[in-house]
Amino acid sequence: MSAKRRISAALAYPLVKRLILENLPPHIKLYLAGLLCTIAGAAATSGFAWIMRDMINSIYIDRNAAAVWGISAAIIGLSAVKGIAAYGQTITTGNVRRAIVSDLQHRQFSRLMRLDIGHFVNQHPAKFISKIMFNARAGASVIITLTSNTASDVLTLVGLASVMVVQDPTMSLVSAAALPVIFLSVSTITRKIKSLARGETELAAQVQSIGTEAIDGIRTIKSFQLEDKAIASFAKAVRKMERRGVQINRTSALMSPLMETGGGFIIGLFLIYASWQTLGNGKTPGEFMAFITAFLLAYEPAKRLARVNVDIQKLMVAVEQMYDLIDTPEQRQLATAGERLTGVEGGIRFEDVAFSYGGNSPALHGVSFEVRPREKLAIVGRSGAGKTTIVNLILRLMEPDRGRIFIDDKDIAKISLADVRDNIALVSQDIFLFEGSIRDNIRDGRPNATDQEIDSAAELARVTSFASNLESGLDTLVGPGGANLSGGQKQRVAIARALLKDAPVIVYDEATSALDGENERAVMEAAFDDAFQRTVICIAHRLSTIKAADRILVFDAGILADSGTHEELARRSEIYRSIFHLETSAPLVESGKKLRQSVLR
Ligand SMILES: Nc1ncnc2c1ncn2[C@@H]1O[C@H](COP(=O)(O)OP(=O)(O)OP(=O)(O)O)[C@@H](O)[C@H]1O
Repeated sequence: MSAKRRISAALAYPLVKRLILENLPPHIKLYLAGLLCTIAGAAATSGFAWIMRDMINSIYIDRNAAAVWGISAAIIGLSAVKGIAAYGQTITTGNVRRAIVSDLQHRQFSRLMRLDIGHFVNQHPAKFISKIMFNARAGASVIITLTSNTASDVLTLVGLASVMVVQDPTMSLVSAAALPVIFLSVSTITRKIKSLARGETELAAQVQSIGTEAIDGIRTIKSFQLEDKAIASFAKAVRKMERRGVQINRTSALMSPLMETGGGFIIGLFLIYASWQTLGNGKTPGEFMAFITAFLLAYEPAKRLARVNVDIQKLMVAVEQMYDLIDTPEQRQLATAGERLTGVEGGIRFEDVAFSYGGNSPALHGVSFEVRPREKLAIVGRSGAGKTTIVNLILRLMEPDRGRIFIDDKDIAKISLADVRDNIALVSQDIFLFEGSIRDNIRDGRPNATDQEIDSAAELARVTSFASNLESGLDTLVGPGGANLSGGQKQRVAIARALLKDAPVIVYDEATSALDGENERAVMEAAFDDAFQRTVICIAHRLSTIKAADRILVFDAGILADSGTHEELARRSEIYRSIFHLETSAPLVESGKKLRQSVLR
């Protein structure tokens, strides 16, 4: 999170105000019910202190046994009110808190989903989720602490202070004089805690991401016997967080000696004063007891109020991070803003496109090429050559640093994001399936597709060939993230989803890497068939797929090194030959289309 967005204590107030005003009103009825309980509870607590005077005076001075019945009844009544009020407050506050937490989690996740893909680069997914969960809870705690717990403490304190003032104004003034000293010391502690708390959420997110990473990679870890390394790096992160927690705890614990000594000092002072007043100035023991009861009852809420700022400051660090996310603008252009794209033929053109992920070397250096409508194009290159970056740019997942990209003759930077993505179907390297049935996942390609259309996409992508052996066919559940399917089966479902989308351009980014030869041939045959009236851009490593393309682009270290048919490239491109380990003298006779038929059949 950027340093300039870190807010000072002075700026925390508008953020607190925003937090409360944005999140409390939707739950105002429940909140007000809770507030009523709070008022009742505070009144009952003050009533206790008040009743002390009559109780002591009736028993010890007036020796009036009959009055005790009334006082006992009042105590039972006040206790019942206090208990019922506490019950009501716990229920209402708990419900408001939970509702706010889920609102804030929802808001953060919605914004995250709409952010430019650049925000996800070099970040572990678990970090985002951990922060979203933690920050939402922190936001709700700030709201509840300030509007409910603190309100309850303030009301109780006001009630008890009134009892104290009525009983003994002079001593009330003496007690009040100690307050500034306590608050001053508390604010020093608060500042220290805030600076410590800054790193705490970051450390918690780190623990989460190291843990998730290890679980994700459990097969690799086991096969390389790296369990000890994984455990050590998790333990290191956990220890770091523990140390930070200990520091925070030690600092905030300083509050207790401060408050206890301050409180003890006032009680001691009061005892001296009270004995002098009772013995010399005719004050009744009842008045003395009422004051001391009010003081002792006020002590806990006062202690909580003194440290409320400490707690709030700790939580505000997370709230700042939450608003950093919520306030991050959505992808540079709103999904629906921009020119509309209609009747797309499916031509793609790159003009001098450069892009860098921010590292030392750009991923693409001024690349230009054109794909004709309905052309079947393959892109090849060594690992890291920039092939996936091309796909990301076509889909406008990222914006080029320089140059322009056109669909037909329209600059995609000016077209609405929704229209760009409506016209391109992607089968990505990393297959993503939602938990649900195979059919549901295919339907995501085009939600209004008929069952018949889904069946034919499944047939073309060779999903039917494995699904028909499953008990529930296409209605078989794929499990979380598609965990019930094999890598190749997942790829086939993803291909069916892309085919169903029926977009004029379809992009396969290593989409058949997990398929066996027979299934790959069948899937690519369908894609490269001239009858398949789509522009096809295919990043592949298998020569059989590549040979069948109309044209092949060869990328090397972010540069378009060559382009042509398989025969042309095999004859003249050193890079192409080296990628596929081709001999210069290899017989290169067939044309692309003939090859397509012979290779694929
Ligand atoms: N998220 C990222 N953050 C930083 N650099 C990246 C990121 N993704 C890719 N790169 C860099 O950009 C360059 C091009 O990457 P790209 O993924 O486009 O290559 P590729 O040709 O698709 O590779 P592969 O065949 O291995 O998938 C590489 O040097 C890579 O290190």
